[in-house]
Amino acid sequence: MNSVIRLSNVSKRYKKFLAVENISLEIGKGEIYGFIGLNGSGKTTTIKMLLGMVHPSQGDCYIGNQKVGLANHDIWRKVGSLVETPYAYPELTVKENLDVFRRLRGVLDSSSVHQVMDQLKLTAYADRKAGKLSLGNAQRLGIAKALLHKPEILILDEPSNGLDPTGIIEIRELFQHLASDMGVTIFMSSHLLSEVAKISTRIGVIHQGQLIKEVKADQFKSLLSKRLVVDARNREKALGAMNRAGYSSVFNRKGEIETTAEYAVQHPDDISRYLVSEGVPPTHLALEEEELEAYFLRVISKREG
Ligand SMILES: Nc1ncnc2c1ncn2[C@@H]1O[C@H](COP(=O)(O)OP(=O)(O)OP(=O)(O)O)[C@@H](O)[C@H]1O
Repeated sequence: MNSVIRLSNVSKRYKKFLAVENISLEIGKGEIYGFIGLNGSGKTTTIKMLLGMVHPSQGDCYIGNQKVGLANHDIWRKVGSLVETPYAYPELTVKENLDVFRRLRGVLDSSSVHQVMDQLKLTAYADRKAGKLSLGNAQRLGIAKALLHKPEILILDEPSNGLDPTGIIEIRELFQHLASDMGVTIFMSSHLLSEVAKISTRIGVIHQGQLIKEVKADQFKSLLSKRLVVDARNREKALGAMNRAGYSSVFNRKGEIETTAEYAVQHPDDISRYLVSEGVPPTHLALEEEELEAYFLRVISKREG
């Protein structure tokens, strides 16, 4: 892979505590890489190392072919970033904040401020002081700052923090447009797997400082376990019939009958016919897919088990 972002055996130790342990990953042009992990798993530390804000105890980070470090300052021209709560001058308006940032970034075209306010739906708040913004709009301002100089690479720590459901969808569509239509490479962290799964081309799971799994978008579906959920007027009898036939079943929290038996999952029609023949016709029969969050917890607990 001709990588745009690369981490090579990167670790970070804070005194005796190993916050990030030997992470290696590569991200190609136009990819959206979702970096997912529980609170305290090492996401922010990894992102800070990638952005040169924290020095790795071991290993190196690369943007393009250039090593992240004090010597290679020009790499930041092509990178937009958002880390933790975005900082803005509270007494300046949204427009003024973006204009200060535009000058700092050396962007000559002053219309870029209006463009980015439009992209982030901030135009209505252009004259509002940044200190008076809602959490969601402060986050939009942070993302606007990251996008202002039209970077080829976006490195974002929890970009959907504070956004309402509409905001999450808008930002998701914006990132998808940037990646698919403009070839922007995006590395974004989140603790919400379901959110990241909707947008990422690849997901990396970080747990206790280690990258424990990487999954491509087209593999997500096949990794999720499936179960057949059956209900009947006589639940006890239906459960007995299922187990007698070798489809190991249990009652779920709603009192329905649930099985992950492979044949049952693959042939629900046969199960329906079988239950009818046993005198317990199903009143409900559905194939359900594991929630992504549950999958995530399963991956983690397998590691710990
Ligand atoms: N400067 C520091 N000194 C000591 N320990 C630190 C420091 N920064 C982070 N840590 C610890 O390193 C671990 C990883 O923290 P990090 O902020 O990278 O996690 P995270 O996955 O981003 O979590 P969150 O989702 O809560 O932001 C945590 O246990 C944290 O307490």
